[in-house]
Amino acid sequence: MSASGATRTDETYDVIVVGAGPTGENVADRAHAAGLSAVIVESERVGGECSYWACMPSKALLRPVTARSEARRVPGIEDAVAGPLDTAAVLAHRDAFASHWKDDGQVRWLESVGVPLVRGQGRLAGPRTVVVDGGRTLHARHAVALCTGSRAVLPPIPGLADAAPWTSREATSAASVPGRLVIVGGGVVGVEMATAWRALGASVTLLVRGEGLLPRMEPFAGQLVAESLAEAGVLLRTGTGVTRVRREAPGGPVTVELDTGGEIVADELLIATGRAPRTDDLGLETVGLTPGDWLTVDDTCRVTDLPDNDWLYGVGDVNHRALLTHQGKYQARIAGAALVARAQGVPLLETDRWGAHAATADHAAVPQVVFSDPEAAAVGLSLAEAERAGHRVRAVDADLGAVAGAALYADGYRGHARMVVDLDRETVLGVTFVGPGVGELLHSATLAVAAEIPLERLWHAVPAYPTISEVWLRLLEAYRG
Ligand SMILES: Cc1cc2nc3c(=O)[nH]c(=O)nc-3n(C[C@H](O)[C@H](O)[C@H](O)COP(=O)(O)OP(=O)(O)OC[C@H]3O[C@@H](n4cnc5c(N)ncnc54)[C@H](O)[C@@H]3O)c2cc1C
Ligand SMILES: NC(=O)c1ccc[n+]([C@@H]2O[C@H](COP(=O)([O-])OP(=O)(O)OC[C@H]3O[C@@H](n4cnc5c(N)ncnc54)[C@H](O)[C@@H]3O)[C@@H](O)[C@H]2O)c1
Repeated sequence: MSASGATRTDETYDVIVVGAGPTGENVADRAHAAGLSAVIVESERVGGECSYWACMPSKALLRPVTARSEARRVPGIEDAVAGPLDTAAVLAHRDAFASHWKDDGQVRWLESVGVPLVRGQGRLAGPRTVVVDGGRTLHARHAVALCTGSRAVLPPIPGLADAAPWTSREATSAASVPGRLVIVGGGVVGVEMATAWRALGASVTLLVRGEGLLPRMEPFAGQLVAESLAEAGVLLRTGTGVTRVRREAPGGPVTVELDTGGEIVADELLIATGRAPRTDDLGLETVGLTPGDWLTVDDTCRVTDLPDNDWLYGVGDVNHRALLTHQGKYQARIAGAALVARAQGVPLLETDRWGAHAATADHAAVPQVVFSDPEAAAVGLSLAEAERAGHRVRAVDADLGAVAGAALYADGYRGHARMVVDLDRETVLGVTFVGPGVGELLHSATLAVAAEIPLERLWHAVPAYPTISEVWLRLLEAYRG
């Protein structure tokens, strides 16, 4: 027994994974599938943020919203969907997609792939060693993969921490619709949650300190989404920050003071201003790293700030390369292959651009869909990003509403597309679509960008008529003139 009374056991595995979100699950699976022994440590629920407070519940809230909105613009069925959403049914659907916040299903999956689970907070205790809740000690022969993800940031606004604000966790799991909701932040979480809760009946005010929404995308994406949110009744206030917050009594109204003067009173306040790494209580100091920092990694996801590091990896949100589930899982496949190859003594890894052991897509081809109404979907570089990176580029644009497939999809379809072309290589560096249903169009663009398909070959990739994909033809025609 240890001094604290916990039973001490020492166990050795080839690979220790800390954090059983989508990323950690995939690293462990890759290592185990390659014949290494792997163990995974999880302090909350197997499945991570994505399954319980992020992708799954948010998309389950949003799907009825976009489905109704689109159906309302299809002649012949608009009357059938004229009524309000069935709030109880939407929330129940959300609860089911969050597995009722129970991780039994994901635990069964771990069991089925043969990876043991250790529940508790994992902390490094020197090189290749992880201690779980101060008791069980795990040693790694080859690698420790930190896959601990991120949490919502609360900005240092006076009174905020005491005012019980919502973060993305409460916004995706709330059991009832707030009467009045103020949202701070015009990024992805702010936009998606404004879309969902407004459609469910909340009175929503969206406060954005910059000039527009979705600032990481092409400007037209945020503009179209902003117009649509305004039409849905969301009060959007740009150029507006928050100076102070107060909630006099628990459960009572919250008052939000604005830097433009005046204040807003609401029932709930959602802070959607970005993420911080979950590295503050991870024992990073025991190996010479700084608690609370994002982990800096190379393209194999091996931590770079550690001298002579041949064992520590940072995969998924925690490395801040691309805070998306699919990118975390992609990194897990790449890092998994790299750590297996190193464990097997493979002398040279394929770390060149697009090599089997290099997460190249993190730099060149990250796809993202914002599930707003309309959807915004982008991959690769925006025009501004491509120019900043020094590429010689040309952007071509197309009106999605003018495509026959889009006109059939919904009456009065509004949407836009942009393709950013590398003029030196005549390949596509980035594509952005905004419009109903464009999320399912995005992978065509991801293929074009990641495969660096020459435009002269894309000309032979014929989109079926009459689909929204014909926008590719319009973009190529606009480029060729
Ligand atoms: C509201 C919202 C909606 C989103 N929607 C989408 C979307 O539609 N599509 C998309 O691609 N991405 C989406 N994201 C982003 C996505 O949720 C993250 O990119 C993804 O969850 C990252 O996966 P991860 O495994 O790296 O980390 P996480 O999912 O955060 O998992 C990390 C796990 O590690 C555990 N952990 C942390 N510290 C320790 C420790 N010391 N010991 C043991 N365990 C520990 C945590 O409990 C957690 O289970 C969304 C995010 C938010 C906030
Ligand atoms: N559909 C999806 O793919 C999806 C959905 C939700 C979240 N996510 C991921 O989750 C991550 C977090 O999303 P997010 O919306 O919290 O972050 P974000 O970085 O997308 O947006 C945060 C916004 O808040 C603003 N902001 C920052 N500090 C502020 C302050 N003090 N006051 C006012 N505004 C402030 C920023 O300028 C930015 O526009 C994103 O990186 C995103 O990739 C993805």
